[in-house]
Amino acid sequence: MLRLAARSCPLCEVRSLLGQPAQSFPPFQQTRLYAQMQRDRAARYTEAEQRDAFSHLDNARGSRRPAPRSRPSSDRPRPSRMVLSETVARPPPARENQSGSSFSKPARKAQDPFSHLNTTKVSPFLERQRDEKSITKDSYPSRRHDGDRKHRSEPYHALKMQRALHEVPYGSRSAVKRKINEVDSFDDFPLIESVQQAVKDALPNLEYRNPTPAQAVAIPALLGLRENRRTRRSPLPRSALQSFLLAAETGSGKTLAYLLPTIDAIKQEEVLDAEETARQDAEEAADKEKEKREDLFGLEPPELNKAVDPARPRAIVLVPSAELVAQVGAVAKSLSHAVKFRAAPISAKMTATVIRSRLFNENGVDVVISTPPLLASIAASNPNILSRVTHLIVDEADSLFDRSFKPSTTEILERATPSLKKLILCSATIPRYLDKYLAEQYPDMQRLVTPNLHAIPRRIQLGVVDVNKEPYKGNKMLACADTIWQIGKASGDYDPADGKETTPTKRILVFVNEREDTEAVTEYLVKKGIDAVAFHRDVNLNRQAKTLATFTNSAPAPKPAQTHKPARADTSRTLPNTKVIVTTDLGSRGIDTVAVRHVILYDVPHTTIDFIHRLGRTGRMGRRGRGVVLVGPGDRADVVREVRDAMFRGEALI
Ligand SMILES: Nc1ncnc2c1ncn2[C@@H]1O[C@H](COP(=O)(O)OP(=O)(O)OP(=O)(O)O)[C@@H](O)[C@H]1O
Repeated sequence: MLRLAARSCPLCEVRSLLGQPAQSFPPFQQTRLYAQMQRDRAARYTEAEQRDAFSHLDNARGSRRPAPRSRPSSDRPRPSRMVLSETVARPPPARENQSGSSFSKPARKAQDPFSHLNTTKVSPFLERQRDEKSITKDSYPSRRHDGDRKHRSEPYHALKMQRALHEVPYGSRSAVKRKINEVDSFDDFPLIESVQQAVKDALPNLEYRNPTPAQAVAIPALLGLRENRRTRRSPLPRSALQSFLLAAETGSGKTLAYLLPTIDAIKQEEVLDAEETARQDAEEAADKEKEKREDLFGLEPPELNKAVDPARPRAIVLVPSAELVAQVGAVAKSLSHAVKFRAAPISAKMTATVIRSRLFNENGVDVVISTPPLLASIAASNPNILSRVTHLIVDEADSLFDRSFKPSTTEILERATPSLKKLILCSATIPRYLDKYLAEQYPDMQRLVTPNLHAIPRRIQLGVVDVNKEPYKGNKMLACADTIWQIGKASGDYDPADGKETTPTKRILVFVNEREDTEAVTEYLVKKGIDAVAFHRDVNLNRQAKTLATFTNSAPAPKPAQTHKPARADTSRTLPNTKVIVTTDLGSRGIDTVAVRHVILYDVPHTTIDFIHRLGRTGRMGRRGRGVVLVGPGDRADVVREVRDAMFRGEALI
């Protein structure tokens, strides 16, 4: 006990070591002894500190040791200098040279901690580590990884470091712009009559029905038109596989851009197939007649079952979530009123009976819309299902070729390849890993890229709330609630017809980085009198669909009691006419939240890709929108500043 007590105070420790009673040194001696004590302690600590600071490097090299937990800044070792010293001063030690599986500590202690100061080149190890990080995680690397001085003179320093988004040269952007300007209306496309009619059905109550840039670029190419749009389509050899990458900004109508030419092709194929079947039937009938004439006493052969295997679609649309299955399914359904075709949207949220009845419909199915894992598992037991597919569309391609979806996506692709004619990949963001992968796998892929790719439209404004300042003092939840109250209380639009302000329901999306935070933030907002709901994978399916429905159409929102439990506010003040969804990336991918005017980025997104998709939930199809990012302690304010600058200038976030 005595020793413990002595160790807790450096002065007592010194006194006990010297056998002196307490308070027996004059104050100036106490100070000198204490300083000496501190120096000794610092020398002892440095060794331990070095070991600790290096421990996460072991982790980066594949050791099973967990990464160190973050500590309060006061007792945090200075890891960045130590990390750089270790990795920059010499190449990473070859593991096979070490005796055990873990890193050899004596060798590390022998290193001069300041040797990195004379180094001007990034070690291959650090380069590799940075590349791996951008490929697998696509997150902003920390500042210490920026060994390349060249970047510092460039305007978007923080964004350049990320190196995730593929760059599109401005020269080719201008060329595409010229092409887009040549297309004035959907009538310019040689789509069949019924598909032209379907466009009008799919876009009702819209005065503006001209093709969007994404559609102007994609539809002619997918129809097989040559450069000159006036020429009729030139038929390609029926067996050749053509691949396309449609890269266009969020909310630019990519769904119709790929659905219209696909349905057009299906209908054309149908006509060709009908002609072929009629020819075969006629030939068979003639053969039968001939056999009958030759063999008068022969038995009638059994009637062949000509019923077509119903589950053999011609087109497959792959999307990353059940919500998107429903959304694309709804667009396909709206098109199918004028053009007769059958679409089967299937997702793991449906019962097996529903999936079976949709897929194995006795009248056949033309387009299947699904997530890759579900379709891959169905195809594993029914390989025939992909035997007639001519069009395979991979929407949100960067997600579907990312690690989690890639195995099932490529499995479907391989199974469908024998009959495949067109492979169409769509995305609003093209990370470098995808670009590289596609360049290797599909060197002839036709790239249909809109001029504003990777740029957040100027009609979306981005505001920044500094959470560190008064009155929030680092309290992000408070800042979030306050921002929502300010948006909610702001006056509505002036309606000249009514001669007064309109009070439409305001829909706000709040994005957090971690799923666990959705519930905590929602709970806090509800306590502050805000009608908020959490939206994540574990939420009840019915509630999920209802919640989302109020954000994806601009019709008046139902009363709160109809959509979810009434808010349990611990304040008598409640915010009227304002609905809030707190969500993660689940709500950011492809969901057509046309009714959303405000997006709050509760956390600074990990990547520019997330920035684009999250802010892309507002300001859709020419509408105006507003984003607010809450910058709290430890958040990358430099990234936010550069995103804001890029948005202001209308430049791509690369
Ligand atoms: N030519 C058009 N004119 C007017 N509105 C259109 C046109 N084409 C599509 N839209 C509408 O634009 C909205 C966005 O379309 P869509 O969901 O296809 O965008 P997207 O490019 O796929 O977006 P994201 O990248 O976020 O998935 C939809 O509500 C759709 O009805």
